[in-house]
Order: sequence, then structure tokens, then C-alpha cells
Amino acid sequence: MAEGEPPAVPGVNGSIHICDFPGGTESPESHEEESSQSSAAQYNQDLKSVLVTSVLNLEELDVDLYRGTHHWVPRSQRLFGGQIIGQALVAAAKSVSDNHYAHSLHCYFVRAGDPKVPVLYQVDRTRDGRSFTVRSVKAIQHGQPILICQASFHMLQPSPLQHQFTMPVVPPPEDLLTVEELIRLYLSKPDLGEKSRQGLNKLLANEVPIEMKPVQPPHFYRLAAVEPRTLFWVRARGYIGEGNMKLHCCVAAYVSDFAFLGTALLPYPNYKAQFAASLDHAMWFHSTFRSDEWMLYECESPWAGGSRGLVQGRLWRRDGVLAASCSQEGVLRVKAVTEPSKL
Ligand SMILES: CCC(=O)SCCNC(=O)CCNC(=O)[C@H](O)C(C)(C)COP(=O)(O)OP(=O)(O)OC[C@H]1O[C@@H](n2cnc3c(N)ncnc32)[C@H](O)[C@@H]1OP(=O)(O)O
Repeated sequence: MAEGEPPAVPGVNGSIHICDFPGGTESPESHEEESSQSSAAQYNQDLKSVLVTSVLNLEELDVDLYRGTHHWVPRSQRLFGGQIIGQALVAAAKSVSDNHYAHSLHCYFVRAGDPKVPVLYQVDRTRDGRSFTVRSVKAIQHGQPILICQASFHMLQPSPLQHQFTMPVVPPPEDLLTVEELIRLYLSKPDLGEKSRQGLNKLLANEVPIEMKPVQPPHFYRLAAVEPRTLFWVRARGYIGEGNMKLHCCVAAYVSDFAFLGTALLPYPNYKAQFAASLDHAMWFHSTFRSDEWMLYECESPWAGGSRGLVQGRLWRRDGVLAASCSQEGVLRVKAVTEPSKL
């Protein structure tokens, strides 16, 4: 890693995209306190998640037409894909009855999102069935689609067919450090270069509405090739509360695109992404969950080639229930890194 670049974390651009990680100004101590409190008390209900109060709170302009604004914009200055998916799912869900729940979505990112203007979401009520309801959503900027999304909703239908994989065994979130805490540890290294220090401080100032705790902190530094698999605990910052499963799915859609594509870069520490962007994103929701509670995100990349990478993910509730599955392909244009790390 070259001097001047912050250390790598498993973000979308591997060694350069650390801006895609949550920043914040909490002290490490606040998490120690939190872990010693009861789970009921761990939510400060005054600190509502900004995802709910702002990002996913769309303005209704007309029937089936909504406007969404931006909260956090990545350093790439193109809109965060998870934000567009989450907002598209909110728009789709608005015209779906309360007893139908999101079970899947399929999206293509066809143009880069422009952070300077809001996004319009135009919903087509494709079909209303007894069990399944389908919506098509077009996210539009400057008169052109930036995302096309199909979302399907299903009423609850119990069935004797029921199985799932087993959740990986990992340390609980209370035993792990947040990304911010890991960065602070890194900042305490006396031999850290000044430009790296500046980059890390910028990262801490980021206001990503997600908290993360990597299970394998060595990946954080990404000095050696590792298998394309990563595990981290993740949750929305702030309180959302029980009850609105549609909303939790929208938040999970936002979260699921975060630090996902970078999994495909983990075996290649000698390359950095010059251009990385998600091309498509699919998601299946399996169980009820709370997106403001820690969930384990298990990400793996079974394939990369032809300047593209495929990533697959599973979001686990901490009690071992599989909450959601995700798949994404992204474009990955890389260049060789010549300078060794000075960090
Ligand atoms: C956390 C992950 C995320 O959130 S990523 C955000 C969500 N996803 C997105 O924003 C992706 C949106 N989709 C897109 O931008 C387009 O569909 C993309 C993927 C770029 C389509 O690519 P393409 O058909 O190549 O578009 P384009 O011709 O407009 O070119 C875009 C820039 O890429 C370049 N490019 C093109 N082909 C090549 C190539 N073979 N080798 C090197 N560069 C190539 C183009 O020159 C163009 O670059 P520039 O913008 O002019 O600087």
C-alpha cells in the first residue's frame, strides 16, 4: 500500500475504498458500556436511526411517484447503491397491503447516481395476486433511469418444508471492535505516515448510518492475499424498533450493499480497484429480523473474471436464524500496486 493511502479494509475497492466504511465519533468506551447493559436498555429511543427519519423517508409527489434524498455519499461521488435499492424498496412497498411482506428483489444499476440531485422513484403496480404482489420501480435522475428494480411481496404461508444452513461460529459482537475502534488503534501507531493519518481521520468523520464489527481484523490491513470470504457484524446506527418488517427489509437492503463487492478483491492485495461499481443486486428475505440489532453478514466471492466479480452474502440473526441472502455482480477494473505498504 502506498504512503498516503489509508490502510485497506474490506470495502468495495479493496485497498482504496475505505471511505465505504462507517465513520463516527463514538468513543470505544461507549460500546463497553453498551455490552454491559440489558438488551432492552441498549437502544436510546431518542436516537432514531437516520435511515428511518431521513434516508428511507421518501416524499410522495404523486400516486406511485416518490422523491428520495441522500445522506451519505461515497468518495467515488456516485450514489451508494444500497441507498438506491433501499429507497426503491420503500417506494415499492408503499402500494402493497400490510399482510404482504418483501421476499425478494432484483435490481440493475444502469447509470451512476448523481449526488447533486434527488432521485425520483416511479412505481408500476405490475401484479396484485392473492399470495404474491409484484412491483417494478424505476429510479430516475435527469430524466433517465439509474436503477431498475423488481420487488415481490408474499403473504405469510406456513409450510412443513423448512431448512437453512448453519450460521458460522464467530465471536459475539460484544467481543469485537467497531471499524472506528480499529481505526483509532491504527491511528495510535507512532510510525503511521501523515497522509495515512489524514485519510484515517477523514474516515472517522464519515457519517455512514451503519455500524460494523469485522470478525477478522487482520483483513482490515489487507497485507496478504486471503480467501474471498469475510464476516462482520452489522446493524443500523440508532433505534428503529420492532413492528415494521417492511421497513427492516428496506434497511437491510441498504446495509447489504455495504462493503460487499470488496470481498472479490481480498485474494489480490497487489491490485487496487481503479473502478468498482455494483452492476446488479438481488436479495431474498427469509425471516423476520431487526436491522437495528447486530446481524452477522457472511460474504463470499465464488468467482471473479473478465473485469467482473460475483459476491454472495448471508445475513444472520444473532440467534442463528438466516434472515436474508444476497447476490451481486460488480465491475472491477484494477491496476497493479507497485509500492509496498509503509503502514
Ligand atoms: C458499494 C458499491 C456501490 O454502491 S456502486 C454504486 C452503484 N452502482 C453504480 O453506480 C453503477 C451504475 N452503472 C454504471 O455506472 C454503468 O452501468 C457502468 C457500470 C459504468 C456501465 O459501464 P460502461 O458500459 O462501460 O459505461 P460507459 O461506457 O458509460 O463508461 C463508463 C466509464 O468507464 C470507462 N470504460 C468503459 N469501458 C471501459 C474499459 N473496457 N476499460 C476501461 N474503462 C472503461 C469509460 O471510459 C467511462 O469512463 P469515464 O466516465 O469517461 O471516465
